[in-house]
Amino acid sequence: MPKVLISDQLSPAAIDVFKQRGIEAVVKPGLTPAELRAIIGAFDGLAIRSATKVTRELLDAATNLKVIGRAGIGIDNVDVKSATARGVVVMNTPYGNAITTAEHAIGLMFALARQLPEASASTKAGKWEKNRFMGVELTNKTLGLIGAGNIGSIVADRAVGLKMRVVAYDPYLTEARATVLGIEKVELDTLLARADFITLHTPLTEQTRNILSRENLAKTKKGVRIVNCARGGLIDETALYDALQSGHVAGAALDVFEVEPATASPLFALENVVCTPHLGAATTEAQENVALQVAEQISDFLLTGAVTNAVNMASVSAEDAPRLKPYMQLCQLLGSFAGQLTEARHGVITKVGIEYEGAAAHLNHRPLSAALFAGLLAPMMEGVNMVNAPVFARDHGIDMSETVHDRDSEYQTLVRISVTTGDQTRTVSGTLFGGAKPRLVEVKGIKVEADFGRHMLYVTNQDKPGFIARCSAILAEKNINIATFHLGRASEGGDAVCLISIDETLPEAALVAIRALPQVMQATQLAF
Ligand SMILES: NC(=O)C1=CN([C@@H]2O[C@H](COP(=O)(O)OP(=O)(O)OC[C@H]3O[C@@H](n4cnc5c(N)ncnc54)[C@H](O)[C@@H]3O)[C@@H](O)[C@H]2O)C=CC1
Ligand SMILES: O=C(O)CCC(=O)C(=O)O
Repeated sequence: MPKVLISDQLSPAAIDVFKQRGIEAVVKPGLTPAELRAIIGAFDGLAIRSATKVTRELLDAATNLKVIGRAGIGIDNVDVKSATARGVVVMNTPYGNAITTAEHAIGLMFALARQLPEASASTKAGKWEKNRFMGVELTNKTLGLIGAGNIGSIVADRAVGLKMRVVAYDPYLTEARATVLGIEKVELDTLLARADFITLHTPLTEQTRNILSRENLAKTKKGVRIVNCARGGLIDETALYDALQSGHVAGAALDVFEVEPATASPLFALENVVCTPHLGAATTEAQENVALQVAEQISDFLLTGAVTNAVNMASVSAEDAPRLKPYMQLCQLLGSFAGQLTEARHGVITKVGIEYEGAAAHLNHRPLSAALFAGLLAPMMEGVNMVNAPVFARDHGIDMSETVHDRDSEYQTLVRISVTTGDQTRTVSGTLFGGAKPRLVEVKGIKVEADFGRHMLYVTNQDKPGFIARCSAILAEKNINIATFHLGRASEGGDAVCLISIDETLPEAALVAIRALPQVMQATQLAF
């Protein structure tokens, strides 16, 4: 039974899902990094929110971990690069808390416009300071949206409903989408110059870090009010403090901070600053949504191989997973076959071409190619799987191309792989016999039909009399039983390939003897 650790405060809805799906869920929020490292090795899955920091050190100890599920959107608390290198899938739940977070941003905008927290504190303190809290209306004001993705779009929709004018800066926002949202796409400088309120809804990346820098804050309209419900680090907090002190910025509402938990900050002393402790996603509805979603996604992956909302791997729907399974097996075996034949003396792999024909052409081929790379690279690298193989391939400068043929195929389905090392290109093709059983159908352009056996001998030879008898004799001498023996040749008396499935590993001496046969050019032992 797969085991999942829930290491942050997650709605109990997640535990119910795991139980129903037959997965053991252990709930241990609030562990120290050392405590987490001590137990993580026992788990196949890890469900987190933002408190757990998934570092390289934690991943080093996570020897069984296959999947990390973030009940939420931001995955900046996960070292995704290290997770990918270790073959661990990282998933998030991109939509479950979007409405809630957008509502928090709108709420903070009202709080700023009417100084609600200060007014509340003053009234509760027995003061009746009716003249102190003069606010501003939102109607007809310009809202500058930095980032118009899931949350930004919802904020835009609500703001349009409030009769605000919305301008948005988002390099990936199309004009067509802006029109649908009823907003105006602008450059950042225009937004800074025009906005009465600015709200941030981008992830924290190298491009967005300090997007409201000292320089950009100086470009804003005097009296602007700023809301940040996305990530600390998007605003230069020191520059913001100065701009608030000078009165250039009239107010700021911050749900997120450069350092969290934020228990001390000069900003806390300012009256025109409203703060919440990263509450953007904190509603019962959102927490139930993300908990259910993350538990379903982790369960699907561990039980069926379905991949949803992964940030480091191609998606495979629950419906597609069983359909893709035999194809992924075929691709992994073809890759493994080619990988085992790629000898170091031929140089490193520089190019891999993958062709899909027949039924395979109509499938989601990204996971198939990932499985193929996992098989191809496994003989050369440790710890390779479908998650990290495409990244390893890219990091090693392997040029990959995929061709999908929309033509009648001789086979119901066909996958062909060409691997180039130095100036040599080797091809190998396979099909699914009966739609389920992987079978080799071509090697180096020579037709040869063979199932993948656990132990195999691959021989290239000259099509001359005597080879079969001598080769069989060597195997018999070592008491090695032959399961299947398949031959193919380019032409009569020309190049030939021979695939022998044997019941156990061939001793090195027998391999040397086969290589010494006059007809033999190459003999390699393969294991699947
Ligand atoms: N305070 C909280 O509790 C919560 C915070 N968040 C945070 O909110 C942020 C936004 O989340 P979503 O809308 O779901 O993400 P999203 O990925 O749907 O949208 C992000 C948008 O930012 C845009 N973007 C990327 N680089 C940009 C740049 N350099 N300049 C301007 N725009 C850029 C993207 O094109 C995209 O449209 C994330 O950082 C997420 O972690 C999300 C949920 C809760
Ligand atoms: O889990 C939380 O409370 C934080 C949510 C968040 O920041 C996110 O989903 O990106």
